[in-house]
This record gives sequence, structure tokens and C-alpha cells, in this order.
Amino acid sequence: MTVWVGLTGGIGSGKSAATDLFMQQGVTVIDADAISRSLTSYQGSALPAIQAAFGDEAVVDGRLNRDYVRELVFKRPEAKAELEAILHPLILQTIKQQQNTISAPYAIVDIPLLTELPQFRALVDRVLLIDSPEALQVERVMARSGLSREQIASIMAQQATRAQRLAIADEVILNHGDMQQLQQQVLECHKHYLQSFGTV
Ligand SMILES: CC(C)(COP(=O)(O)OP(=O)(O)OC[C@H]1O[C@@H](n2cnc3c(N)ncnc32)[C@H](O)[C@@H]1O)[C@@H](O)C(=O)NCCC(=O)NCCS
Ligand SMILES: Nc1ncnc2c1ncn2[C@@H]1O[C@H](COP(=O)(O)OP(=O)(O)OP(=O)(O)O)[C@@H](O)[C@H]1O
Repeated sequence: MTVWVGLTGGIGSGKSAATDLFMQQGVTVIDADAISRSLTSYQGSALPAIQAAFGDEAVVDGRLNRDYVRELVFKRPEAKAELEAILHPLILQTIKQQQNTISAPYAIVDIPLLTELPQFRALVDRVLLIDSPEALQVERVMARSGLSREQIASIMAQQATRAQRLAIADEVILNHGDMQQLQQQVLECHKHYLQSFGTV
């Protein structure tokens, strides 16, 4: 029986950086965000419903017009709820299908909105939080993407707070240093999971 670790954290907290490091140790990672992207990539199965809900501008050249939809959903909570009602059941179903193909002492599901969405919590046995000071989240996302400080703030306002995430976490990696410090914490956490759940 695989022990499922739900890895979560806010925008720019370092989830991808941490999952890359777990994968380097041979740990299997299911990525909810990658599933969401494949559902909305070229001819993705969620696109007809999204086009029906948001209009022709939402789908361009057979794929999701992410700039257009991002503007809509992070400005209007009812639009966000509508997009989530289309995507989340499909993401949930795909994660379950992928979980059924994996056998390991432990494996990870990277779910950015684990704190916000109880239906996703049911997929995992424990929660690993990648925690980062909010100011650092903003700096990292600004350095990585073309998003403005205001756009990042409006996304963060719609995500759980640090305190809410800490309240559901079984393990916490505080990602406030350099990559080497993150790597060291990932290795310690991996060792702890292997000691607790068996060897890979
Ligand atoms: C709104 C969309 C089109 C924007 O796409 P874009 O490529 O610009 O951004 P990206 O997906 O990288 O998300 C940017 C940041 O917003 C956060 N975010 C994404 N969706 C949500 C949401 N529903 N609620 C709160 N934060 C969200 C992400 O965690 C990320 O940190 C896209 O995020 C989307 O389809 N979201 C709905 C699906 C979803 O809920 N995914 C999140 C976890 S499975
Ligand atoms: N400890 C660190 N030291 C230096 N840079 C880091 C560190 N952790 C993460 N970063 C950088 O910060 C940015 C955000 O990290 P990452 O993409 O892993 O976050 P994320 O939580 O997956 O973000 P999102 O929710 O937006 O997908 C990336 O450019 C990453 O390389």
C-alpha cells in the first residue's frame, strides 16, 4: 500500500523546486497542475465546456487562452468557481486513475490548492507543506514570470493563508533560504518518510 503525501504551498512557495528534488531521489510525483494544463492544452477534453461557459475568446487555436481566462477568474470569484466546477472533477478523476497505477512505499501528489479543497484532501494520507514568507513568494514569482505585484497579490488573496496551510500540515519545509538549504530539507524529509513507510 502506497502512502500518499499531498505536497502543497502557495504561489511561488517552491512546490516545483521541491518536487524536482524528490524526483531526483526516485520518488514518484503526480502533478495536479500538469493534469490541469493537459486538460486545457491543444484539443484538451475540458475545452468544450470552458468555451461554452466563457465564450469563444476563452479558446484560441484549440487551446486555453490563459491570459484571458486568468484575467477573468482572478477578478471575479463567480468566474473562478465556474472554471473550477469544470476542471476540478476532471483533475480529481485523473489523479485517482494515476494513483491506481503506482506502487511504492510512498509517493507524492503536488496539489497547490490542497488546503482550500477538502475533496482533494481525501486523496492523500498526509500533508507536506512547502512554506515560504509571503514577501519572498511575491519576489520569486515576479522574478520568474511577467506577472505584476498587483496580479500576484490578487492571486494570493484568493488562496489560503500561511496559518490555514500550517494547520493542516503534518510536515513543513520552510523554503526561505537558498536551493542548497531546500535540498537538505527535502533529503531529510525523504529519509524520514523512508524510515516511516519502508525503503524505495
Ligand atoms: C486560471 C488559469 C487559466 C491561469 O493560468 P496561468 O498559466 O496564467 O497560471 P498558473 O496555472 O500557473 O497559476 C498561477 C497561480 O495561480 C494559482 N491558481 C491557479 N488556479 C487557482 C485557483 N483556482 N484558485 C487559487 N489559485 C489558483 C496557482 O496555484 C499558481 O500559483 C489556470 O490557473 C487554471 O486553469 N486554474 C484553474 C484550475 C485550478 O484550480 N488549478 C490549480 C490546482 S489543480
Ligand atoms: N530555495 C530557493 N532558492 C532560490 N530560488 C528558489 C528557491 N525555491 C524556489 N525558487 C525559485 O522561485 C520560483 C518559484 O518556485 P517554484 O516554481 O518551485 O514555486 P511553485 O510553488 O511551484 O509556484 P507556483 O504555485 O506558481 O506553480 C522559481 O523560479 C524557483 O526556481
